[in-house]
Amino acid sequence: MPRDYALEDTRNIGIMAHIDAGKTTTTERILYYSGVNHKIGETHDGASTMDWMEQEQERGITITSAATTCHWKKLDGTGHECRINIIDTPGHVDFTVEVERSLRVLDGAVTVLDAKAGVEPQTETVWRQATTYGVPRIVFVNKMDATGADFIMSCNTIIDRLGAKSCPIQLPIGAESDFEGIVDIIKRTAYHYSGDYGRIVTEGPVPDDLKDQMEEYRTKLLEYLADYDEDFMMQVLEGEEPSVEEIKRVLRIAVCKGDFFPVLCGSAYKNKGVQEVLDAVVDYLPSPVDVPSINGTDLDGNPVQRHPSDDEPFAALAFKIAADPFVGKLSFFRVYSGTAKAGSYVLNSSKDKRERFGRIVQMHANARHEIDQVYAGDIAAAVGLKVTTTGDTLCAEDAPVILESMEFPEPVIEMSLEPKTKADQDKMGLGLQKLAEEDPTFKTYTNEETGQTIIAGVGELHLDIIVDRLRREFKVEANIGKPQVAYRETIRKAADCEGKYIRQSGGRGQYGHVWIKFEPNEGKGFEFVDAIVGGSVPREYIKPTQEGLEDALQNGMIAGYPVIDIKATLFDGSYHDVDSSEMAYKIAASFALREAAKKCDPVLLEPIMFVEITAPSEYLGSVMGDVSSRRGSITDQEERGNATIVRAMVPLAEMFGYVTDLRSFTQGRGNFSMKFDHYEEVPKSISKKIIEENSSEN
Ligand SMILES: Nc1nc2c(ncn2[C@@H]2O[C@H](COP(=O)(O)OP(=O)(O)OP(=O)(O)O)[C@@H](O)[C@H]2O)c(=O)[nH]1
Repeated sequence: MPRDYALEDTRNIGIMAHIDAGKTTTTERILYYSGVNHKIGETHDGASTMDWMEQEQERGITITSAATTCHWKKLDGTGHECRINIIDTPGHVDFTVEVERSLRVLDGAVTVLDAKAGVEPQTETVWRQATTYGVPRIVFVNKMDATGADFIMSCNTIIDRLGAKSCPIQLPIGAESDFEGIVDIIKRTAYHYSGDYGRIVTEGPVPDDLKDQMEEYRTKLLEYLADYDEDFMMQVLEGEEPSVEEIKRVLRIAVCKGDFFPVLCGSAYKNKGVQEVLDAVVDYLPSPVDVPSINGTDLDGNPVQRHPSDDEPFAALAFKIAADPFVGKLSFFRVYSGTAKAGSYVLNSSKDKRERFGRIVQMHANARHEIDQVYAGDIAAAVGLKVTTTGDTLCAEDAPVILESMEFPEPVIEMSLEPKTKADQDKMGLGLQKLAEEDPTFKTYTNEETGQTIIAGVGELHLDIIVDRLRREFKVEANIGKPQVAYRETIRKAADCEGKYIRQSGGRGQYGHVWIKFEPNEGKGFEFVDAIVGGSVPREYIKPTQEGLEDALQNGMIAGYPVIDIKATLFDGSYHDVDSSEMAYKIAASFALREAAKKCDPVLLEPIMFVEITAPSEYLGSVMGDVSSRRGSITDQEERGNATIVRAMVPLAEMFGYVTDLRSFTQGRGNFSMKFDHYEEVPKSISKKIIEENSSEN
């Protein structure tokens, strides 16, 4: 079956913004104008289409990246349509992993700015992530109708705060309540909007008072573009007027290189300018064939590349697992090469398991369209995958490849959860398991000593939302503990430790006996080495010894936190013909670890966060003083207009409630983002206190 849309006519884009800049409203207008939606849902009356999860509507923030498909005509005279897949990305710092995982599968993005504020701190974080992933962008300055809207100020913040090469390609006609239309700098024309939700766009003459400004920015634009094409440069230098098509051609080159960022303006809410954003997506953002081919490895680890073509073997990346209230589990994936049919088998090469594409669906906000086949460049969701989790590669069984996977931040904050009733307990286990499947940064386990269920995530809001979803989607009522730092433990010294579990008092006894050498294994996690010679520990008890040790490591050596970065070499032991059992060796291994707690100088590790604080320069002194009082160390600082950015490493334990404190000493003008960087030893005086508290609790 031939494909409906040429690969060149496909766009996989994200819409990225600071919270509240208007990403949801813009996305909904896009869906409306492109004919998918027939009724516009406002985010503030809770009827939004993209934010279909209940608590998202209540909170007014978008936390999942649903992929939505729509279509838009091309303006190149061919009469062709483009298929646009939109990945909704969240704006909150706690969910940067969601942003990152969508960036991984996008070819281009629209950055939405609030015309009142221009580039905001969170825009910077997301912008830098997009730069890291090499995602080309166009910028939409939204809210031109709002009081305080200033287009040129906003454009300047792109240059000043992001250091990006950028130039407006539109100008607003009027601003704030007088905002009435848009000037197209390239075409030297003006757009006005009428009909339902501004559906009808009419072109007209550029108002006289904007002509000079239009020419000024047009000249600037041409100067910028001259760098990207020699012929074009000659034309500009010789004072020749390039045609509109020429300008658009070179602008496309500049944008696709990820080097130049044209700026558009409008008001999603007042229905102005969104159609032109769609035109620009089609005109300037790359199709899957305009971006570099994806790298991966074959099963022997040799580098392999997959090119965007239907003729290559199938290769796709699962980037999001979502629980769908109607069809069950949906696994969103991006196809990099080849095709696959619904009902066919593929290989999950990351897990070395076969999977069946039961049904394949494309999402139009919360509606699903079943499709028979996916092609290179497509974004779709599969129903019925069993083992696939976020970041896994799905590929043709006869051409295995593992695509570059994504990195996920450590879950560094923990909270205990206690189900209110027995019925809640059963539902809770199931709910937590489902949520963990969806979200690679969410972990859950049972604290063996207290029997409590612990949930761990990347931030306070992250866990908040998990608890909320448990309540709403899985109807689980639970008491929650205070958020706590997810400490870890490790050892500083090597030692040989003996573990002996022998019970022989009539009848069949227990006999397990091991000698294990424990050593620090910095940055390398847990490693188990079997160095038994001569059968002093029989073969069948080696695995149980390892398992016993792994279990014991989860429960810590000094304060009940998981032990990391430790190497254990099983080198000796003994056995008894009748009394030895798997269980006895498991226990013996845990006893050996107990001895290590005495001999190997165990220490407590704490997560250190990379924190980036932006505040007006007059508060620099207070910001730095405050960072030091939180045991933080400043790594660097940078002036950005009249604001200063301070970067620092700060223990997570000192960052609880930081939002409130920062706001209060900067009169609400400071902002920050943070992410896990590494573990470091907790200073002795503090670790003593934590160990005492934990042992008094148990
Ligand atoms: N005046 C004005 N308000 C707008 C415009 N676009 C969006 N808003 C309002 O700004 C608020 C935030 O808009 P959203 O579309 O929810 O913003 P968002 O970026 O999706 O926000 P999050 O989902 O929280 O990240 C809502 O109250 C919108 O009605 C606009 O063009 N003009």
